Amino acid sequence: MPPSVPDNFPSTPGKVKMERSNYFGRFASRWHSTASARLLSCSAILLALTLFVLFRMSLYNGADQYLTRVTPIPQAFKPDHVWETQVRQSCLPKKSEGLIVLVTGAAGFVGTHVSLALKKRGDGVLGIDNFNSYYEVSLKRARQELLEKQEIFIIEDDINNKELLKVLFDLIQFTHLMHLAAQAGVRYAMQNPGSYVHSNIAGFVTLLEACKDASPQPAIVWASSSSVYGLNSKVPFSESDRTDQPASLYAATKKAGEEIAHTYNHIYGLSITGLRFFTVYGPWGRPDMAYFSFTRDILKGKPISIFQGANKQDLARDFTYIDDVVKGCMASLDTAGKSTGSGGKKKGPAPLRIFNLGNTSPVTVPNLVSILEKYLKVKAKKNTIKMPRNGDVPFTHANVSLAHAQLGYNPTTNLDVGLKRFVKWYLSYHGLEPSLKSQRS
Ligand SMILES: O=C(O)[C@H]1O[C@H](OP(=O)(O)OP(=O)(O)OC[C@H]2O[C@@H](n3ccc(=O)[nH]c3=O)[C@H](O)[C@@H]2O)[C@H](O)[C@@H](O)[C@H]1O
Repeated sequence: MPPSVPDNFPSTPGKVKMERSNYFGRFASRWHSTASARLLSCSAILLALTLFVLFRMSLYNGADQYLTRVTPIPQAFKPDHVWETQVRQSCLPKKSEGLIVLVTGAAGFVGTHVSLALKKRGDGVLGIDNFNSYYEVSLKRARQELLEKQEIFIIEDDINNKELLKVLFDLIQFTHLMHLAAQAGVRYAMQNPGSYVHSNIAGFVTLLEACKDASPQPAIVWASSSSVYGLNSKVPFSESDRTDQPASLYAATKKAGEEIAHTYNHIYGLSITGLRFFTVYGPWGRPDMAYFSFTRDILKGKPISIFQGANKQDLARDFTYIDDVVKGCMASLDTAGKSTGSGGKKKGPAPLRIFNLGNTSPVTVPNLVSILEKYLKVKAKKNTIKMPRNGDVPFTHANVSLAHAQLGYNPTTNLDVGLKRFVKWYLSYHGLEPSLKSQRS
């Protein structure tokens, strides 16, 4: 049988394999001359095919495990009348000139607080959240209840669901997108890298695609992270400092988000503001964060691990109270400036901004623990251990002069005051101090 590909067809440009091919042909024809050799060849082909199929299956299962462990796969989307009514009502501003904001990650920590603040001042707010199981879903449900009481509807879906976003952006002319949905956590990135790519990169691009196609395009404010400063040792961290040395995959995906934002601003005229949050804490916070998990373990009498850096140096964070961050988010929305494009076409340059939202006064982790002990009235069982090599950085410290000048940002809550409010909420939320049950913070 003539070969389907000429013998001298190069496998890569500039390489001709004629000699090897002829040699192989002669060798093969000798093998095929006996019946036993034919049987052997068939078995070898079968074995190779089986191994190939098994290999592909293992690859598929591997990727699937990363995507489904915390992140439900988006389903096809079919709106109905009830859904449309809920969406429209939630988006209706209660004041003239009110914003219409789509908040992603609305059942998350910062998302809940920002949604409530927007609604309180009369803006229209619609949430979207996939309620993944990275931490207790019951806490996300409790936050959702808070929002529902204020007539804020949360669509339960994934930001990667293009069909849903298309329907939504056709239905509502959002003035702003407040994008807070993310796979958070610095250390978890080593266990589940795929979920960071899925939420922080693929999810962000899916949203930006929906925004750039919208007419008119909304302005976008989104959560970057102090972690982009990585191994930067110049303090305090300014927006113009280098951010090309991420210490974790989480940080790398946030940094990628900043570059992706630049692209969409440049090509499509989207107004985009990135906010570098510095270890945000407070009532309704995230149970995976140290202040929260320390509180839980101290109350249970369980030991806590306090990490130390090189030369037994205490680690420090510029812990930032939630109410200060919310003010920074609101000011960013109010000053965002318009996107200039529509339907995927840029009409002119649009704002591209990045701001630090920190507290400007770092506190060491042992000091954080002392404050918790004071308000919990319980002594912690402390194990001081060397910082694991899992993406942590030794300290963070924000310079917020840019946010102060352009947003009027001025953090006013120190860690002592903020943790006092957190502990009060924590005890109330867990029914440990019944008299406080009705209070929110
Ligand atoms: O600003 C951000 O961009 C990030 O802030 C937050 O990350 P981090 O600053 O690392 O906060 P967090 O985990 O509370 O650890 C606090 C300190 O406790 C130390 N730490 C932690 C755990 C432990 O068991 N022991 C310990 O000493 C630990 O070494 C650290 O020194 C968000 O989680 C992240 O999503 C992102 O938003």
